[in-house]
Amino acid sequence: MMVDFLSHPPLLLFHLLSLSLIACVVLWVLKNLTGTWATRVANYPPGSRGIPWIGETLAFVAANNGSKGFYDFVATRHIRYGNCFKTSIHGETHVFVSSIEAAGAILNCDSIDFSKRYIRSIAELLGDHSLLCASHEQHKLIRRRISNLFTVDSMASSINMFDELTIKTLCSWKQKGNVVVFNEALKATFTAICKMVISLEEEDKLEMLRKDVFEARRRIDDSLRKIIASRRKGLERHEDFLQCFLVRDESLHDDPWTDAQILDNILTLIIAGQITTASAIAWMVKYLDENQEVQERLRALHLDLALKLSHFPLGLEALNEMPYACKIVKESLRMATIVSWFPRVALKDCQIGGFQIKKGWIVNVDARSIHYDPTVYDDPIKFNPSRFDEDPKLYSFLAFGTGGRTCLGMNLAKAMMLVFLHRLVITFRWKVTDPDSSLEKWAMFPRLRSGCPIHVTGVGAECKLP
Ligand code: HEM
Repeated sequence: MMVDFLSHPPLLLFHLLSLSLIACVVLWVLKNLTGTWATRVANYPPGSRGIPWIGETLAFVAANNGSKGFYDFVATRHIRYGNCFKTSIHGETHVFVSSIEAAGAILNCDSIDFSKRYIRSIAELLGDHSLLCASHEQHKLIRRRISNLFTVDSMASSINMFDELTIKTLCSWKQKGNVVVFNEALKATFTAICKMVISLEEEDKLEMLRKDVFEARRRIDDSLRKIIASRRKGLERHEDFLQCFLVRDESLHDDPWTDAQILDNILTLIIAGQITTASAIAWMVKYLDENQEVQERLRALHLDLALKLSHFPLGLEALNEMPYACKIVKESLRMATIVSWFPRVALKDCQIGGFQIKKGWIVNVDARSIHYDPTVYDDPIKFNPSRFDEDPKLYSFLAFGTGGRTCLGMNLAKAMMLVFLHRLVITFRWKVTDPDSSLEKWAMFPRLRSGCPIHVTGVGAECKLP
């Protein structure tokens, strides 16, 4: 018997819905089958595309919410699929690669096959003129302009200034006894970078800026614009980055920067430098607590060095006397891998590590996997600064990236870590009071949720305030 659907609208609707559902399922199965077939034929990287439209976004979000941090999402897939795999997050195809050859190839050919990928929220925070978000040509100009400012002289005065700041910080620890390293280091790195870039010294203004950095771009714009205006009128003059941004850089033959360009790049330097360095310091303190023999060896070396160093505050030449501390800094950066992966967009179809990559895919160089690869680093989970007695293999140490996007603050960050380490070991012994290694949820960089709380006891050397 034929059913007259037209005379039964609910029945018609039911059948139409059922048919659409079946069609969706068939299409999905076909798409996956052809996808798998295409993957085999074209040799795309292995990996799951997850469920239709959503991909593996939910698993990525869950990892961000978990105690092991967002990297856990990558780590589990790295174990499952190997050195190159693909996934789909927020509607985009992401490929993760973790061989040193692929890292070198991708990071050294910025603009030819790959270009830097930035996250929209970062662009909103830093602004379109930021070095991190500018187009390739613009990036080259901005980068040269900023890198010209990291001179030997500016580094030397920044080290002096950071030493004074560190001593002040550590002196305050004497009264407190218990401190959270990340919070203390964040204040110190933020203050140092603000002094270097805009000569901001007043505690209340620094505190206000620090609170606004991630939350109130409008308020930050207002305060920075006031500072820029006062400099343009000649009401103030300082030896800092801002003063250099205000004049034309003769060596580059480019136009003087607008207020917007100056503002976005000042903010970029402040944001790129403070949390990264503060997290690295907190991890280093934790690793040294877990490795007492390394800590004691370092302390012995540095108590001797402190007797020899007649000049105060510490300068560039003093840092050259700290080879073992340098290795501790490197080993801490390897193990912490503050920037876990570096995203790039494929500008055309290409091959990476024998796999086919399609134009538009986001290829992430997985620095953390490289840092923990047992074929690259012997016993990688062991904190062993002496592994850096020899230079690491090319592209195997990626704490600051490599190629045209290498960290501009690399030497400054290493210097701040060294100064902090020197003053810390000659002033205190410490005990981490909360050994929990859980990571902060949704943090931009992997950092300890506890912030690394410690209890300090003096080792006898006196804190000298300038
Ligand atoms: C331990 C601390 C730090 C770590 C681990 C670190 C790591 C990195 C890494 C891995 C990159 C390259 C990302 C990529 O290729 O996609 C980078 C870029 C950058 N870093 Fe750092 N950084 C640190 C401290 C600093 C400091 C102190 C400053 C400045 C005050 C700074 C300024 C920058 C800038 C401006 C860039 C962008 C360079 C460009 O795109 O041309 N960083 N950083």
